[in-house]
Amino acid sequence: MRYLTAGESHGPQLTAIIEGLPSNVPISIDKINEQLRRRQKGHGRGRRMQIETDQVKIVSGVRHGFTTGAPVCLVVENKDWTHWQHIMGPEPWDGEDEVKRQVTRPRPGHADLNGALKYNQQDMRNILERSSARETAVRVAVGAVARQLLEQFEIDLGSHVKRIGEVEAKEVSVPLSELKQITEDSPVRCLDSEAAQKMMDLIDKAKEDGDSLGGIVEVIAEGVPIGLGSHVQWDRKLDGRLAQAVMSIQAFKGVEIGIGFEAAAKPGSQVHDEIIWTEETGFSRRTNRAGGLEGGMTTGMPIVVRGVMKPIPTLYKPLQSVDLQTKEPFTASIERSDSCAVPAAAVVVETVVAIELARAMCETFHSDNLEQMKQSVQQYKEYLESR
Ligand SMILES: Cc1cc2nc3c(=O)[nH]c(=O)nc-3n(C[C@H](O)[C@H](O)[C@H](O)COP(=O)(O)O)c2cc1C
Ligand SMILES: C=C(O[C@@H]1CC(C(=O)O)=C[C@@H](OP(=O)(O)O)[C@H]1O)C(=O)O
Repeated sequence: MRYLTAGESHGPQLTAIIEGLPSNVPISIDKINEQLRRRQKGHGRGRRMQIETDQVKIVSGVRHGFTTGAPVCLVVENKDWTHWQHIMGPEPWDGEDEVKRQVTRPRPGHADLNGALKYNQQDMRNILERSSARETAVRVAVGAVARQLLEQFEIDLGSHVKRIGEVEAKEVSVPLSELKQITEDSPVRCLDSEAAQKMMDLIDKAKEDGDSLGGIVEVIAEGVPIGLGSHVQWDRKLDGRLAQAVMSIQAFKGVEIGIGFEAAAKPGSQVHDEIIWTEETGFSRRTNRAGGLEGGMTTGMPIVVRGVMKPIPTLYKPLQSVDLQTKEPFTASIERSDSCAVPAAAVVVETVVAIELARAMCETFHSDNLEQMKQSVQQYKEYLESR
């Protein structure tokens, strides 16, 4: 299973094509729209989210509610397009004020300058439109399809925000169903209600100051069988693939699996998970510091992945920059912007983890059609029970 996305932030639509999904997977459009709605929420989002009400259109690969095995094409329209048609259309420019409308002041921390130099662009709009995290809307639609495949195998995911700026949530351990309930009710997707209030206050303060904030999100996936991924080749290691997937999200600068960076400061006896075996559960672990992955393969324990998001680059109190054309120092251009998108990004991290797990499931088991995939998973589970 693989996918690609296309589309600009202020173009007519975002598009994704998913190829390699088994046939006969039930697909609910409502379930996709529910994930799109989740991604739009969160304290700290800018005015763009008031314009958009993201809804998916499935234009191929699903018929009468089931995948057919053909590529699935998903579309999410940009409502904001109506305000940008003239600027973003594919027709040759007919305005006299072309130069005035060009974006020439690169924002530190965004893709503007590197993209303009690499692609030989005078107008950085040709870079910022595609580098924008608007792309994550259609990625979340892809993830919502992947989740519906995972659901068939009782694999479930949830996420929570662990940090925004200097405010860190205290460690709370709750079952996945409860975690999902609490985070859906929290405007910052945080399990610790005291910290959540502090996070919101901090976001309001940053916004007032024309500044921005980043943070840390954690994703947990349960029900994943032992042995997805492989130790035999670098690009088949599932921990590596998950790290790449998380780092591919706009503004993500770090990834941890399990206890992650904490492991560097501890002796092995306090890091590795002791192996146990019982008649009912088979092979298992006493702890899950490895976050469900060893040797590039799943251990059968919950997958725990954390991602670090840097603060949003567009600042209402902009940093200094240099004009691309005149080379004069300026403060960077101000595009309408979020001040903190960590709660929304938590849904995107869930998404990319779901996609990687669905891909690994399709690679490990027969995946032409759902019926054979289920048989293949069942046989594997019976084999594991016999070990
Ligand atoms: C959900 C989400 C929303 C974002 N919103 C904004 C935004 O409003 N303004 C902005 O400058 N960057 C925003 N970003 C981050 C930029 O897209 C990102 O920093 C930029 O593409 C440069 O890529 P890099 O930070 O990965 O190097 C957002 C990221 C995510 C995940
Ligand atoms: C549109 C989304 O996020 C956008 C991501 C983004 C960026 O530079 O990454 C810049 C902003 O775009 P705009 O300038 O249109 O307000 C955000 O709103 C979205 O998440 O759907």
